Amino acid sequence: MPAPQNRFKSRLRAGETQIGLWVALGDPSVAELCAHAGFDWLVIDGEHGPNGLRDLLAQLRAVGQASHPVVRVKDDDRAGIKQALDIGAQTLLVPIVESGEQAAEIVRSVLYPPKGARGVGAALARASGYGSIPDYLQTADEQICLLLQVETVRGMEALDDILAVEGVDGIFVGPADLAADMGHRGNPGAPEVQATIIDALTRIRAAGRAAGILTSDKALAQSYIDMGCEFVAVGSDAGALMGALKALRAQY
Ligand SMILES: O=C(O)C(=O)C[C@H](O)[C@@H](O)CO
Repeated sequence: MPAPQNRFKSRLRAGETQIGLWVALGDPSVAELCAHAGFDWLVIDGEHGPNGLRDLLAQLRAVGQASHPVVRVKDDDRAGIKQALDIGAQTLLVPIVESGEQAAEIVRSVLYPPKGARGVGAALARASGYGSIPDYLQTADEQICLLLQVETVRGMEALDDILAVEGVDGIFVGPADLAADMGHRGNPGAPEVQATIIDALTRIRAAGRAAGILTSDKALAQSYIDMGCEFVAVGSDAGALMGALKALRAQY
């Protein structure tokens, strides 16, 4: 029996647009609720969210098969990536990637030898059904979906080098961090930032990689979808909850 099929990855490869939600609150019940709301994918945010490894694990369990969990790891640390994979994350989002060399090392972190450097502990891990998936080690690599986040001026300058790295499935452009790094903190809609984002998304798709982004601006989200971006997050758990609660309160 092989590793579970990563349908999110096959849909990215087929060029389908998948609509996602950022899950930042770090709570399994919230993640479960978001999964049942019908989003194709959810980011379980280990970079900014209050999530340790066990929190990520609880949320992976809570999401189950109801949506596709994308685990955003804290950084590109090889040990952290290994643990995220071993608890069963098949799609990883790695923040702040700024060079081709860094991208190549991250690819090595998600693949078993001889192609990579992922440590072999999976026989005891959730990823292999605690050893009940006999062909896990032979088949895991091809079901891993690796998404890298480019979100700085330096990262943008290295975009072509990053895109040239084999094993990178998609690039997520981080609008908030990019805007800050370009001198437009809190204003990802600034024309200069948007021009850089559109140029990057276009180049990512032209290179045959999936392009992704996050925005809660409906018109902007639709424009990214219309240009064919493959994974578009359209809001967050915190934003949706706060918006709904404020609207409710305002009725009285
Ligand atoms: O730069 C970005 O935008 C991101 O990296 C996503 C944010 O971290 C997300 O938490 C929403 O602000």
